[in-house]
Amino acid sequence: MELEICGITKQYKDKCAVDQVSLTLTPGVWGLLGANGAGKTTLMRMIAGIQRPTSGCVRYDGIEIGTLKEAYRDIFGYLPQEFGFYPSFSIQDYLEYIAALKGLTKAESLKRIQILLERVSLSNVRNKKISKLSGGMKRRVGIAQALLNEPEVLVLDEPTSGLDPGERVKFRNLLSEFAHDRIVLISTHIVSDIEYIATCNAIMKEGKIIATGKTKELVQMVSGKVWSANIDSRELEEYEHRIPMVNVYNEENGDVKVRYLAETEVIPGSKSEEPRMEDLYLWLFPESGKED
Ligand SMILES: Nc1ncnc2c1ncn2[C@@H]1O[C@H](COP(=O)(O)OP(=O)(O)OP(=O)(O)O)[C@@H](O)[C@H]1O
Repeated sequence: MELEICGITKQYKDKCAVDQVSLTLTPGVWGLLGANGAGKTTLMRMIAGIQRPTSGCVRYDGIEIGTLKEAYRDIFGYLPQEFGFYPSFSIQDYLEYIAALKGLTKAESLKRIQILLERVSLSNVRNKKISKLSGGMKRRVGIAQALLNEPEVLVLDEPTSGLDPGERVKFRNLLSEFAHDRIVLISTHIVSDIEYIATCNAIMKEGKIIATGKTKELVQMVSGKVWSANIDSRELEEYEHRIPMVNVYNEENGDVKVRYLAETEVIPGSKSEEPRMEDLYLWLFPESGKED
């Protein structure tokens, strides 16, 4: 099983949103990490076959997805970033409707909906109207609909936005199990969503994939550049102007413990730290989190 993205480009007038991306996805969880505007959604929409590339193509097991037509729809699951619900439908009715569109029989769909609603903790509210659900609940309905046909390829565009920490953990576990012998691609800028479950990551910046690899391999890019130190709270502002801070923690004694990025030690007495994905993200996207 292989999803091959072959030199794909999407040009919007003068903006090249995706620039000659090539990537071969094999079974497992793939994290697609990038700052806002990196091109993740555009790339995913082309993988979903919703948007045509300006050039390049996507192949599933060697066959172009455009040629596969319905056969691709049958093995594909997608959760878009902006999800169109039918607000007057109940959760149950909505999932039955989507299951019918995906070609499941009534018996199959009822069985599958039961399992999925339990997995996303919505079985008790299955008869609630979608218009009455919270953002996190709607997101969980979206995740359930993407999994209805047990897709071989599952593409989730920022699936955890709006989920609380407990829901995020559940979601990660659900995906880890599901990804066994399936291809799951998750776009996010929330590093913790994929740090521990991604078999492989692809990092996207300005329309290009700038790095791919396992979390352990990728974080080596910032090996020796991650430091921690204790400073006086009065020094914080000055250091924040000089160096990118990954974490700032107020100690009980009034000191501040900081984790920062730098080629060499900046704060005297700093300790070198094991790099994590969040460090790499901030190293590659120093502008993220800053106001426009
Ligand atoms: N229909 C469009 N017409 C013109 N430009 C577009 C269009 N859609 C996206 N873009 C631009 O293409 C670039 C990539 O957008 P895209 O939504 O794919 O990025 P993203 O990584 O998904 O961002 P985010 O994390 O904010 O969703 C952005 O600069 C965006 O403004």
